[in-house]
Amino acid sequence: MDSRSVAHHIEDSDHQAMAHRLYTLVFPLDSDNNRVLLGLKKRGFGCNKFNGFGGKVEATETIAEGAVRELVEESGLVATSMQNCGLLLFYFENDPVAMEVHVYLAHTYEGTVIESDEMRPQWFDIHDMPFSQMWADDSRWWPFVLRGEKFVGQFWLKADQATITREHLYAVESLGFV
Ligand SMILES: Nc1ncnc2c1[nH]c(=O)n2[C@H]1C[C@H](O)[C@@H](COP(=O)(O)OP(=O)(O)OP(=O)(O)O)O1
Repeated sequence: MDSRSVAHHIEDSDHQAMAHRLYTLVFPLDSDNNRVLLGLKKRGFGCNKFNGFGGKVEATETIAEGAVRELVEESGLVATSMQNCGLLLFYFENDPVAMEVHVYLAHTYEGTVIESDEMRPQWFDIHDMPFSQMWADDSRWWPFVLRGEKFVGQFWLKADQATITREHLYAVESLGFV
């Protein structure tokens, strides 16, 4: 088990026994204009979907460091303040590895938005998200972000990696789990 994983705090013993691969997902906010920066994924997993910016956490970094690094790599922005707002756990049919995604809001950042090899950035109104072009779970938990609530979501998916067969989504006071 990756010592940086926090999933065991909320999972039952069967799910705790699974390997967990850690990911980050960062949403830069422009609060003055009620906008959020999304990126259209240009390759690989989630190709042609809009999402926040993120990816796998490397072995040598903390989760927050991974979040900052992926945001720079994929959008050009350097986060100067970030808030951990959610934890997402994905369990895929016939896959022994769970995805553990740490979701952040970037409230302030420096730099210029650039298109990367992986992502084409675009600003969206926070109340008018392109959910038909996003992962199916996003429309479920985005309302927690709008309400300023921290959340935990567990999603069970078919092997197509898109069809949700079961979900458990709820607000939490803290994501510190200590
Ligand atoms: N279902 C769902 N909802 C919301 N967000 C996500 C998903 N599935 C996901 O994979 N994601 C997020 C989590 C990560 O931010 C990315 C996936 O990261 P990925 O592009 O595979 O990781 P990288 O490390 O950038 O990949 P490569 O550099 O190896 O291409 O999507």
